[in-house]
Amino acid sequence: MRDVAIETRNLHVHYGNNHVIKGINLKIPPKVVFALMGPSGCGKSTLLRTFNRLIELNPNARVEGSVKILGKEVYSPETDPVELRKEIGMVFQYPNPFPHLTIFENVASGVKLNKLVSSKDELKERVEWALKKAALWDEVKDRLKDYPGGISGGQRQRLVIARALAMRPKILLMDEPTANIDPVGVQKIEELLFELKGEYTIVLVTHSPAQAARVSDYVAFLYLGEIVEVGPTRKVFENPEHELTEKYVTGAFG
Ligand SMILES: Nc1ncnc2c1ncn2[C@@H]1O[C@H](COP(=O)(O)OP(=O)(O)OP(=O)(O)O)[C@@H](O)[C@H]1O
Repeated sequence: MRDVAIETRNLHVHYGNNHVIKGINLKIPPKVVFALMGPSGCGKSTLLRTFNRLIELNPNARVEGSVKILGKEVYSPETDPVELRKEIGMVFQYPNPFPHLTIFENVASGVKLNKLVSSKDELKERVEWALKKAALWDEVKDRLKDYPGGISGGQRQRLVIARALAMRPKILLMDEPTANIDPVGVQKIEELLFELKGEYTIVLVTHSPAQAARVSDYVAFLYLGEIVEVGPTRKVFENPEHELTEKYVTGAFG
């Protein structure tokens, strides 16, 4: 079962009467960057939020079908969403470190809350490890007691990534993580994805075909709540099977 990290079967999501995910079957292999790309409103964020049950925060959302993560049925009554989310880190479009916590405390917070370490030294090691993994350590190691308001948007986003990595998740869900970041920051995060993918399964939502082409190993093209095409990124970009995919990846619409 380890050749598939995330699997959906006949997955549907409705918001009230609005049917936005329409029978999605997807297999995401482990330890790759898997991009969900498509135009605004096609259902990328909704699909991503079914993976960690964040979708349940919308009282009008209804999920049908199956999602399995690392072999576990996400919507089974036995699955505790809080436990599930410990294995699944999530990064959003707006970098959202806790403004009232220092850089150190931001990375340490989840580790402390979940009692993942047993001493202060271990906590320090874990924070340093996560900041290094997120390629941020060199930039903040002398500022660990500062608040994140003083660092750039790109650095704040890598801080959020460090906070997620400190929990040692197996999966990282990223919803347009570079949408609000300057070009240098975007490049750093894209390089980071490249570094991380050997160890984590990364699902990246992007409305940018160029970004999907640059960073992903596999890509699914969503349109109006359905998967038009899915496969190895090179194949989908260089030799798409569907005319709609070709139009999208060549920028004819978006
Ligand atoms: N909480 C909600 N209640 C009702 N409808 C919603 C809700 N969230 C999203 N939708 C609708 O569901 C559809 C899919 O939205 P979703 O945000 O998943 O798409 P997306 O592809 O991620 O779009 P974007 O790139 O603009 O973020 C859209 O028509 C949207 O208006």
